[in-house]
Amino acid sequence: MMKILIATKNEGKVKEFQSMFEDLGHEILSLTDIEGSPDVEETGTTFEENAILKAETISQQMNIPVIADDSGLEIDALEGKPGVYSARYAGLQKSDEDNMSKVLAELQNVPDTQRSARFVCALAFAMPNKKTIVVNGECEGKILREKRGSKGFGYDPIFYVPHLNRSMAELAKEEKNKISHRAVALKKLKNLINEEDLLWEKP
Ligand SMILES: O=c1[nH]c(=O)c2ncn([C@@H]3O[C@H](COP(=O)(O)OP(=O)(O)OP(=O)(O)O)[C@@H](O)[C@H]3O)c2[nH]1
Ligand SMILES: [Mg+2]
Repeated sequence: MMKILIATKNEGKVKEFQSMFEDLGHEILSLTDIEGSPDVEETGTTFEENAILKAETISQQMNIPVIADDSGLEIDALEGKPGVYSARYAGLQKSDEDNMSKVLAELQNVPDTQRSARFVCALAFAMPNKKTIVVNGECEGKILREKRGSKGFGYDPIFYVPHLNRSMAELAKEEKNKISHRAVALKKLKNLINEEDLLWEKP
């Protein structure tokens, strides 16, 4: 069987990539499947920089093609925060609950008309000895006043999708995977590359 490696340790992302690549019938692996895989430090100041850093580090180390995802939530009333710091907004211990509580507290006095936000995703596809390809995707919404729904991951329970009249965590995975920032970016990447370029086989 052929494999596709996603350079992430985030189980929520892995599940979504598995679902979005289902049609191709290949096995999706992540860094949690690879013993001793490093934590790549996210020292970039943009989603693109961090996605490239993660993809190129792992691709060079393993000498195989790799996709990395750097993503997060941009809230207009907070001047774009938590942004690239979305995963560690409430501190390095990284709990989705703590991150959501922090955002809800900061937006407590912000009226409904000023709660606009978007999820942003940068995907980098790094191949040995080739130029890295980077694409972006966004998904517009609003920050709710309390959590709604239990699907998805991260900030999904407090992210309202106006045209579907539900929170991201209330959407079935097939629905989220049609409209999400990650889905938009992956569609662009799939249009830019040959499926074969993604695949590798264990020697
Ligand atoms: O509600 C959400 N729905 C999403 O669809 C989504 N996508 C990203 N995020 C948030 O942004 C951080 C990414 O940070 P991030 O790209 O550094 O990933 P990560 O550190 O979790 O894993 P890795 O891929 O770096 O290993 C994540 O932890 C989440 O808090 C999301 N929240
Ligand atoms: Mg990370």
